Amino acid sequence: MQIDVKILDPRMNDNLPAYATPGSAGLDLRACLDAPLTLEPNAWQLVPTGMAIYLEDPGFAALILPRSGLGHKHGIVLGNLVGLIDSDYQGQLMVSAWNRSSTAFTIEPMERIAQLVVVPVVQAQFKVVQEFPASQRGEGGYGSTGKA
Ligand SMILES: O=c1ccn([C@H]2C[C@H](O)[C@@H](COP(=O)(O)OP(=O)(O)OP(=O)(O)O)O2)c(=O)[nH]1
Ligand SMILES: [Mg+2]
Repeated sequence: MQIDVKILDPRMNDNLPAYATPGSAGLDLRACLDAPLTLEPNAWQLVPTGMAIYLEDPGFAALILPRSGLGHKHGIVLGNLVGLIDSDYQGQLMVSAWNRSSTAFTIEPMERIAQLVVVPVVQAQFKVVQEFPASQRGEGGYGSTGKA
């Protein structure tokens, strides 16, 4: 599938996100910073990516997710946990970088800090009813099926 992209930072001309392997789901987003950004423990900052996308089709959205290496080894995850990019959003993709660790971490300019995944979306309509048809689970949840 093709997506319209606007390059907002000239450094992105040679650095457009690409799938790292044929089976990759995520496109790495870069920190378009002018200078290194140090995130103290529990600090978070909105980081520009230097690019905007326009999905256009409401049957798609994009998710911004942490990179596992940064998240697991350095505690750099997302201030909003997951970023949801609407199909009609045309502004710059922004990454809320949150240092959830107890050690300061410095993000270098153009470092790959998060990843974008394009996903299909179904827009549902609500239909108000008084009763649902019976299901096997019913209202059970929160461990109702047991542990083993
Ligand atoms: O990590 C993110 C999350 C969102 N966005 C952009 C794209 C998205 O379409 C828009 C709005 O996001 P969302 O709906 O999650 O935020 P909101 O707080 O509900 O704002 P709004 O009232 O603008 O919808 O902000 C980003 O660039 N990065
Ligand atoms: Mg919203």
